[in-house]
Amino acid sequence: AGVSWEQIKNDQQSTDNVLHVGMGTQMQRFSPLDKINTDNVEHLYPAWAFSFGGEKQRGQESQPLVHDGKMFVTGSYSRAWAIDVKTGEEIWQYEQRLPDGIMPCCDVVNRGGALYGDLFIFGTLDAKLVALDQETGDVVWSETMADYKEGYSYTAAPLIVNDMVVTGVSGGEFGVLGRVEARDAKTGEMLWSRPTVEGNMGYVWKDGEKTENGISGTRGETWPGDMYKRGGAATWLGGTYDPETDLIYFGAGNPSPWNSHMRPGDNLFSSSMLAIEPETGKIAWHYQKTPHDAWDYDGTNMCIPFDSDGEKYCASADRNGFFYVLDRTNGDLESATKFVNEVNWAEKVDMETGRPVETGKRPGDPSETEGSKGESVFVTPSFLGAKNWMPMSYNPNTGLFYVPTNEWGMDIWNEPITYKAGAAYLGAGFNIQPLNEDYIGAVRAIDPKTGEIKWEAKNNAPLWSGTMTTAGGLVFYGTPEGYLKALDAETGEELWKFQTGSGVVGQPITWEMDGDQYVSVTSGWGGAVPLWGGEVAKRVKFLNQGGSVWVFKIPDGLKQ
Ligand SMILES: O=C(O)c1cc(C(=O)O)c2c(n1)C(=O)C(=O)c1cc(C(=O)O)[nH]c1-2
Repeated sequence: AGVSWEQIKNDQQSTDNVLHVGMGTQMQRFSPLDKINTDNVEHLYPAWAFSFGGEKQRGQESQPLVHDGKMFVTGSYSRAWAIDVKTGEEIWQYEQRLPDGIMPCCDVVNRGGALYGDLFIFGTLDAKLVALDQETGDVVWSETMADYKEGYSYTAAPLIVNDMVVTGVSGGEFGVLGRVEARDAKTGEMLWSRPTVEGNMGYVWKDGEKTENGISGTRGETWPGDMYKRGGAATWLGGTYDPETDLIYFGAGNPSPWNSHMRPGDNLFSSSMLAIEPETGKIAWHYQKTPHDAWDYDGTNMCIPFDSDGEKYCASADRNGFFYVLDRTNGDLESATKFVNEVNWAEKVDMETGRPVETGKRPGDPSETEGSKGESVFVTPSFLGAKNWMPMSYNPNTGLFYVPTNEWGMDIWNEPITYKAGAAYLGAGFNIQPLNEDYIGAVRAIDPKTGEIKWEAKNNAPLWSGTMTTAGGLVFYGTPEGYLKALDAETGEELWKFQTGSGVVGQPITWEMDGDQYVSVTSGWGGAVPLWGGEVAKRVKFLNQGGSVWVFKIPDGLKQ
């Protein structure tokens, strides 16, 4: 049976499947299931585990999907599997034949696919979008999103909106042109393309005919010269869709190059949240979190829709250390509060202007110094962020967001750089430093009405897994040390943990089958930390690589 848009729209409410990344296009990662709860979660045991094989054991960041007796999960190196969800038996495997020369910045990861109709659609490290037959794994269509030789790749799970498949691009470290694009999910045919760097032309396609669809913002406003043409603002994390406002919310990443002295101006729409109209691909509003970003604070963290006191908001926990609450109908800033202890680049966000009040922690201009290295500064958070890609969750029962956070800083300096297609375009060097002996990570429960942190659960290694929360009063998340854990959503008390054998940097899900509630997560340490983590990477060098997906339930004999 094909997956319809109506079913996908209802994903958060429906408990017998997981049809969309984020457990619904709003991506609250909340399940109304309460069969597993604070009273019985201690009895959770593996139902089965599936290995991705002994080779290619790298970061497994995928969120599995469950539909019609099958689990669909992607793995590192652009691989995908369909697994019998009852038995754990493989149904099919797909592996993208990756060319030499792919350039993902931050490990060979993939964060999951999308179900639509009879298709399972996922993006690849060579910047293709591949649609597989759910039954057989055969390729139904395959479209090139962009040229991998110029540094483009894709790692995010696609977003389904009204029978369209909506994607971004990765490649912000290579001077790419960030954009959000919509295709016909059935055929892969292009519908519109919206650049996320101010000054670039958008396009729409009708009957295969490509026509101009207006410039994003105003050309020449916030970028010098023609730097807007390779301004980055990669949309590498994907976005959310809210049926209530009928808007797509997409973060746009760091401006290229990192060296901010080369690009005077605010550099819209880098490090910003954008609301995009799904029918037209036009930008409805934008809010820039880090104007003229000098620290790779990026801005791709999703805006998660939630309602409070009858108002429609969305919340974004940014790499820059601020937890933003925006009016999701118009982008007005409601609040911005620090959610990690150390944020030294800005004192606060000015509520009148919506802009950060900076403290003078911009790395020096290398063109003003002898040699080629500008003055280095110590900045918190580090560019890997107070929160990186790993998704937070929102529990409407507690009214709290559960945010995977990290405390760290960096030395950062600028260097001269010239653009060369397909080469790194940073103009910066860095070294990430831990700030505390005993922990880097912490799950924090944040009240979006006040910004207050209700509780925290610290973790030695940096957290790199998403959280999921349930009506059973639980918060699930993984640790690089290998555990999947369950906390009490009210208090943060640890109620359960299971060692999966490799770091958990995935996105937990839950569903119901034959009267039982199940929980699943992938296991396999990797992602940006071991590659770019500097002193922190050294601290966690002992962690195992891996590649598996785990499914848990409470065995019959232990049910209460
Ligand atoms: O600018 C980009 O295009 C881009 C892409 C990606 C990616 O696709 O994974 C990451 C980042 N930036 C990035 O800045 C970052 O910290 C990061 C961490 C990870 C990861 O999977 O662990 N990916 C990425």
